[in-house]
Amino acid sequence: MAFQIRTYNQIAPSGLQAFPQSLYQVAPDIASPDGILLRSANLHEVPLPETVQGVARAGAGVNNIPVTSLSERGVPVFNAPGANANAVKELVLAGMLLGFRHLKQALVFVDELDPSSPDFERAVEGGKKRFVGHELPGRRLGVVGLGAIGGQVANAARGLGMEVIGFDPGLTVEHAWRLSSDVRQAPNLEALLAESDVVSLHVPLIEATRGLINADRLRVMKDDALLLNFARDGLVDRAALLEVLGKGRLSVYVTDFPHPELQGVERVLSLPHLGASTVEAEANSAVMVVNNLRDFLENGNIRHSVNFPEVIMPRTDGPRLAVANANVPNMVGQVGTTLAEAGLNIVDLLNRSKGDLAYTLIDVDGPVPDRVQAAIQAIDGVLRVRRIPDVGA
Ligand SMILES: NC(=O)c1ccc[n+]([C@@H]2O[C@H](COP(=O)([O-])OP(=O)(O)OC[C@H]3O[C@@H](n4cnc5c(N)ncnc54)[C@H](O)[C@@H]3O)[C@@H](O)[C@H]2O)c1
Ligand SMILES: O=C(O)CC[C@@H](O)C(=O)O
Repeated sequence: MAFQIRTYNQIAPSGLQAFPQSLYQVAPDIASPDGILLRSANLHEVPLPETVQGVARAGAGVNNIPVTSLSERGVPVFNAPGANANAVKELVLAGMLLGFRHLKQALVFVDELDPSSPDFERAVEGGKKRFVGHELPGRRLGVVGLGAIGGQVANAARGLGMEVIGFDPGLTVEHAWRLSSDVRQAPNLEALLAESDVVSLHVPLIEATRGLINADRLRVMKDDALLLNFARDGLVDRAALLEVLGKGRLSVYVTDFPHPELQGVERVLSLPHLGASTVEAEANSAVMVVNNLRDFLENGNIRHSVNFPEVIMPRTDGPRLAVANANVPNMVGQVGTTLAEAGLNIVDLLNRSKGDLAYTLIDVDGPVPDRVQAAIQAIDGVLRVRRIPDVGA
């Protein structure tokens, strides 16, 4: 068996090396891939061939992937939850310090000093009073979204002596366990914005969060607050932000998402989407998704998919079917009947659902003929049926 993987973006070598050469062909120009591996490339604009079985994002955000249409085709989208969280957390801390210590202006000031001047040292000491900053202890940080990154930012800020409040209506038990018990829960987003000296955004960009920080919400923020956006550009209403900055409010907006309209705007500090750009984060993310994409292609198992449930079943010796279907009654019954009518016995079965989608792994006691696969595919509600190659085939 051989799988073909089409890559977009630069993927960490350790991730690419996790594809055994005997089983995988991996390249950026494969026309009919089984899998797609990418980082920030915009897949919304790319026609995806029917051959695609799985899409893997070596990172956290999946707003660059047409998840809804892939779900309708029965294609799981994988990401790498938490794999780059430390890298982003570190850059958020740097962003806070950039703002509180006026580091960009201070660096520009030094760069512009005349090195041949006999007064060089005096100019340094004389100029520094323009960059007197503030320390972090006692300042209040508001973290919007307390998932993998927000949770680490909150804990690190506590470690630096900041007071931390958070808002996340969808906080998972797993992430809540990892959060410092000193992090106070804000009753709503407006309360967090009104109380915070620094606001840091760590939510995904989805329809519900587009323009989350709008004119009304910017209005309730403190006049000298810092706003940090290391999540996604679309979370902040740019026109409203520019208006507020133009009125002299907000001490600084630090963003990882440069935009032509933000270029040259006073008190805007833009970084070139650097949050996850460390050797460690790139490797962690790539290795995690490659391993999960491989387990899906080779065994049908689904781990860390944003649209499909977690379905992991140890292999038996025989053939395996993987069925993606709408989460409606009697799907497993109809598949089972079709197999029974073909004289095939079920050796093991695991079915799970997530939202509107369900996924079933079925190990059977003999090869599944084409006509049986086609009969299952024809059942109303079935989105995709795959025959997983036998172990060792
Ligand atoms: N700058 C970068 O390079 C970089 C790197 C990694 C991730 N990101 C961005 O950061 C985002 C968060 O990443 P993560 O790994 O922490 O994801 P995550 O899924 O672990 O956490 C996101 C959290 O946001 C919460 N949330 C969703 N909607 C919310 C809302 N309206 N208000 C408050 N909370 C809400 C969720 O409940 C969840 O706990 C990603 O989706 C991505 O867009 C950027
Ligand atoms: O791949 C990158 O460099 C950025 C990834 C980041 O935006 C993410 O959502 O994980």
